[in-house]
Amino acid sequence: METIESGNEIRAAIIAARQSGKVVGLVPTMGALHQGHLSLVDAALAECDLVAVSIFVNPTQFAPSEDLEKYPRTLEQDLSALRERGCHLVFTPQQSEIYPEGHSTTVHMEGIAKRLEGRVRPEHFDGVATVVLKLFNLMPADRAYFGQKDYQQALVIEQMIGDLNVPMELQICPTIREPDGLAMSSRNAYLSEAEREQALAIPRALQAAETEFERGERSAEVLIRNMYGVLNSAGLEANYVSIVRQGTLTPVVTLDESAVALIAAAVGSTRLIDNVILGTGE
Ligand SMILES: Nc1ncnc2c1ncn2[C@@H]1O[C@H](COP(=O)(O)OP(=O)(O)OP(=O)(O)O)[C@@H](O)[C@H]1O
Ligand SMILES: CC(C)(CO)[C@@H](O)C(=O)[O-]
Ligand code: BAL
Repeated sequence: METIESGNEIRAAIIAARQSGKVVGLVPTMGALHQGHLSLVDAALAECDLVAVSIFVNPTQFAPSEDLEKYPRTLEQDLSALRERGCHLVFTPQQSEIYPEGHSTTVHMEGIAKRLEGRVRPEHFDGVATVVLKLFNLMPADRAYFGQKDYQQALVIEQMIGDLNVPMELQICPTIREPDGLAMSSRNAYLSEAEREQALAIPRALQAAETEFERGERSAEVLIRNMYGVLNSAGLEANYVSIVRQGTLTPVVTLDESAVALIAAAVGSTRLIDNVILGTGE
């Protein structure tokens, strides 16, 4: 496995691999890798000849009040996990490589980027789209792998790819969970033991919605009320509990076709997100 800090070098390595006939897969991450990230690497390894992972904690997607400074950074462990998995290339740029002195061009998105997470984190998806486009330009792979855990992020990237004619195929992989159901997330590392227990109300609420849906409940209002109930009884404050159409993220009243239920909630000072598809389409 080769670790590269230079944008020009990583681009040259990926172009050379593609010119030699290899299919290249890309997994963008912010590091602090867990089994969720590694499942994306596995998916890429299963479908591609060469797999490249980027590790970059992107400052432009964090609001000044958010956790950029304390975001977990575990580079040595990340590299050994990737090496063990069979990853080929790792891009670990310095900030100046991605945002050189004087940079002034960014991607701005409306539409789905302004819903749900976009209401709570108004600048977030512009930062994500900007860095992801940069990573796609520096790492011109055939396919990029993202997780369903960040459902809206995957849709935002899909929209950006279409709008800006980016030659990249998107693969969205299932959410990997801890044995007790909590979605794996780098931010789980912030949770105290008690908060870790409290956080379980998030997957429990989603699971309850899934069960009620499978038993025939089709009212979004009822499902949402019950999800709030599960969260509130665990003492969690939700940023939002929503049931929306897949793809467009527009609110659903009656679940006549497949939809997605999403939760964002604060567990102490840690903000977690999770979702589940209701119906077909997962
Ligand atoms: N539990 C998971 N299952 C599948 N994919 C995941 C999971 N967690 C993260 N990913 C995916 O890994 C990629 C990198 O995500 P990121 O580095 O932000 O990790 P994260 O654990 O989501 O961190 P954070 O705590 O910041 O949300 C994204 O495409 C994300 O959707
Ligand atoms: C896609 C991403 C790597 C962009 O910084 C980040 O938002 C993430 O890890 O999900
Ligand atoms: N996984 C999304 C990255 C973020 O919350 O900033």
